[in-house]
Amino acid sequence: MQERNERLFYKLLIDNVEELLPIVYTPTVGEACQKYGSIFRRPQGLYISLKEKGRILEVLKNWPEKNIQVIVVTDGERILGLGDLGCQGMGIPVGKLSLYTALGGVRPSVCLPITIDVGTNNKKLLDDEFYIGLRQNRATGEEYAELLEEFMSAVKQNYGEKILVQFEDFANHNAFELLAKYRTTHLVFNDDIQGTASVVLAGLIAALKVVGGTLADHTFLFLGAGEAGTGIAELIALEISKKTDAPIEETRKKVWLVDSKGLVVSSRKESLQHFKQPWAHEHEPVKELIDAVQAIKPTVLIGTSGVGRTFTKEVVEAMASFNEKPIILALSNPTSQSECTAEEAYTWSKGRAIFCSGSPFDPVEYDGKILVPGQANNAYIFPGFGLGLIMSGTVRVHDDLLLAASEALAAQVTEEYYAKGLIYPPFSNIRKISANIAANVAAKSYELGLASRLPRPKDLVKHAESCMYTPVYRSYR
Ligand SMILES: NC(=O)C1=CN([C@@H]2O[C@H](COP(=O)(O)OP(=O)(O)OC[C@H]3O[C@@H](n4cnc5c(N)ncnc54)[C@H](OP(=O)(O)O)[C@@H]3O)[C@@H](O)[C@H]2O)C=CC1
Ligand SMILES: CC(=O)C(=O)O
Ligand SMILES: [Mg+2]
Repeated sequence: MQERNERLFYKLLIDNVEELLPIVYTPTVGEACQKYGSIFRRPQGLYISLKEKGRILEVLKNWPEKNIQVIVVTDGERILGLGDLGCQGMGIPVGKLSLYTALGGVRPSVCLPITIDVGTNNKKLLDDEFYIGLRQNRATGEEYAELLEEFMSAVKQNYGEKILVQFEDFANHNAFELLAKYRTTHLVFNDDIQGTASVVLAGLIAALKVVGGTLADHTFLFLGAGEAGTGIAELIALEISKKTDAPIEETRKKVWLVDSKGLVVSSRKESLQHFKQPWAHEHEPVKELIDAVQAIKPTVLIGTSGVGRTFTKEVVEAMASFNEKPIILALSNPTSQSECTAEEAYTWSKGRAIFCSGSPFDPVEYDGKILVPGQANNAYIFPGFGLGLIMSGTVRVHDDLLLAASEALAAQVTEEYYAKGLIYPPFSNIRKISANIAANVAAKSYELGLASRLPRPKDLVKHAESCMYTPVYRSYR
């Protein structure tokens, strides 16, 4: 339907967002990417291959729409928690941009999904006769960096300074570097590092109303110390630092991370990737998650490992043994990679957990009560965040804009939802939520002098709403 009748597709999606989100987005989009080659009919999005090095500007000019405002780009190396899917990762930029339109009201014609094809290290795909991408191992090092550099300059040359580029599902060995390299010269943000951080911080701010205390009173433990884990950790530390005036080096000590080798501790510092080093606190080595939970006694447990069923009964029971209301976020996608299910979290915590997951779970009946899990997914943030940047003509993404987005999302959680133990508002209200996020982001951008669209509209929520695309048929009479 998206290909045949775009307006009808968006009308249907907007009117039935809770029902259709799991199809357009996680978990179904993950399965679609895995099978992309064999279900491929007509191309969607723009592929830029290593073979087109030196001609990327020309390739961009092939796209029929000239007025592009937002690009979601991947190289397919870390698609959700499903690993390297090469060119078949195209489902992700396509799906994310469908949400830009349906959830954030960004006009579909100004959205451009791009997959950069530098090969794949997925042997199964390389051997698959229906694989649609380059049949070679991934380009790395200088060859990769040069291609990305050419891409980033071509994008700016073709679409101008204010084109928003959202990096999506790059592997962490490229993601952090790309963000650091281009955040000062381009309007870029990494959804997995920054969008995820913003959505989780919003949930935690809202959760304080249920569990009490301030963020600084809590202790956070992550399973997974990659893009999502360290991205969220850093934004939590930044928010605590801003609220308490304590230096960020101090507030980071409230946050602990476990990776595939165990707790990130100072004795491992020399061998740690740079993004883990700020989290290498003084502690004896701990190998297993359950031992880390027992040693750190977190109030909040966050799964960003990409590995399913890692929050075991023992882990959840331990969380419930020293927390009246343990906060448990199993963020890994798709559903198969979720660190635990909603049913497990509720049953093992005797119905006391505040539980959210990256991919949706149905409500669970426990002890005669219906418990409704939340969906902690960056889809709450990036559509409204992007709209805020675009409508204000923002030229660079500043961390304060992410905090502004978190505050706006948290403010949308009302008493009615707290009473049900929810820390996110329902997706059925997402266009209103996105307008509020866009307005708060734009307000902060004007305040910081990053917004170029002047004069500043007085009522930014109204302005955001007026900028939003609504799918209606034209009247020809
Ligand atoms: N809900 C949401 O909105 C979002 C969810 N995600 C999900 O988060 C997951 C991770 O993404 P991302 O952070 O980008 O991935 P990364 O590859 O950057 O990080 C994964 C981390 O998990 C660790 N890890 C892997 N296996 C284990 C294990 N068995 N035990 C402990 N730690 C382990 C890795 O350890 P090591 O470093 O030692 O290899 C690494 O630190 C994905 O499933 C993704 O779908 C991501 C973004 C948004
Ligand atoms: C949601 C998302 O961005 C991810 O799982 O990668
Ligand atoms: Mg992602």
